[in-house]
Amino acid sequence: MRIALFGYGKMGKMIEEIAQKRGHEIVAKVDVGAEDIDYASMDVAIDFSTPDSAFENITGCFEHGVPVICGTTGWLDQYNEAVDLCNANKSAFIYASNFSLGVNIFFELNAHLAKMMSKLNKYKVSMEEIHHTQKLDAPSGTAITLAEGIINNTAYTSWQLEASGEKIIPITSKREGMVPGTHSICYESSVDSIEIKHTAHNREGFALGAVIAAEWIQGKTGVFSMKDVLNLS
Ligand SMILES: NC(=O)C1=CN([C@@H]2O[C@H](COP(=O)(O)OP(=O)(O)OC[C@H]3O[C@@H](n4cnc5c(N)ncnc54)[C@H](OP(=O)(O)O)[C@@H]3O)[C@@H](O)[C@H]2O)C=CC1
Ligand SMILES: O=C(O)C1=N[C@H](C(=O)O)C[C@H](O)C1
Repeated sequence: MRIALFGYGKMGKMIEEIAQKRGHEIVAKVDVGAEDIDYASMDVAIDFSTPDSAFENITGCFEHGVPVICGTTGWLDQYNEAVDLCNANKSAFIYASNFSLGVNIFFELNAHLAKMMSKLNKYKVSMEEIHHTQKLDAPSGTAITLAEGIINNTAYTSWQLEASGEKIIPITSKREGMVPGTHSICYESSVDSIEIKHTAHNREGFALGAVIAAEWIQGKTGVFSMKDVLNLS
């Protein structure tokens, strides 16, 4: 498979390593200020760039019929527009706030736990995410997906950074050293607490998931998710 990397930072470099080990070719590394992008050379584009550049990168690919795997977070106010452009151009698209298998299992666990908790009505939920100090967005995309999983299964209606309120999920974002990504969800009652936590030890899991998604999307048209790729539920 001929892969173009949009964003050649920490994730772009890790994806290159894993893709090459799986026998793929990196045909382009598109970083800031790139000109004359050769879309015809690509079977798929993998975008791990920045919140400000992802939308333009993605939609440029759609206009040239190149399928896109996007892991960039912090641009989702334009997600619906990207979906429309993908469909209009009969291209293919997967966005995931987190491509690791472990986190996608954690998403399922989170939704199941939320469902059980909503029946008890005795616990208050809160969330914490910890990432490296270079991260541009807060809360993390993964924390937002986790919050949506809780909102879809309970009486909670929204999330907010450092908030309090009856139906608001409070999220605490910490930025420390080189932390690749840690997410925990805590349910607290007057008598006990229950916590679930995912800790990434490095970036390999994110990168492998993105390459597997790129392999999976070949020959497909439409908008998909990691649930489709991993066949988890
Ligand atoms: N979904 C997932 O599983 C994961 C998602 N992420 C997300 O992926 C994104 C990238 O993360 P990471 O690799 O750690 O970040 P980095 O900052 O290490 O890399 C981002 C790269 O994008 C480049 N860039 C800037 N502007 C453009 C542009 N217009 N077009 C293409 N590239 C550009 C940057 O260049 P320069 O430095 O010169 O500005 C940099 O090289 C983040 O949004 C992060 O949250 C991260 C890990 C996992
Ligand atoms: O910026 C990162 O590093 C990460 N970003 C993603 C997010 O915002 O959830 C995924 C992972 O946690 C690492």
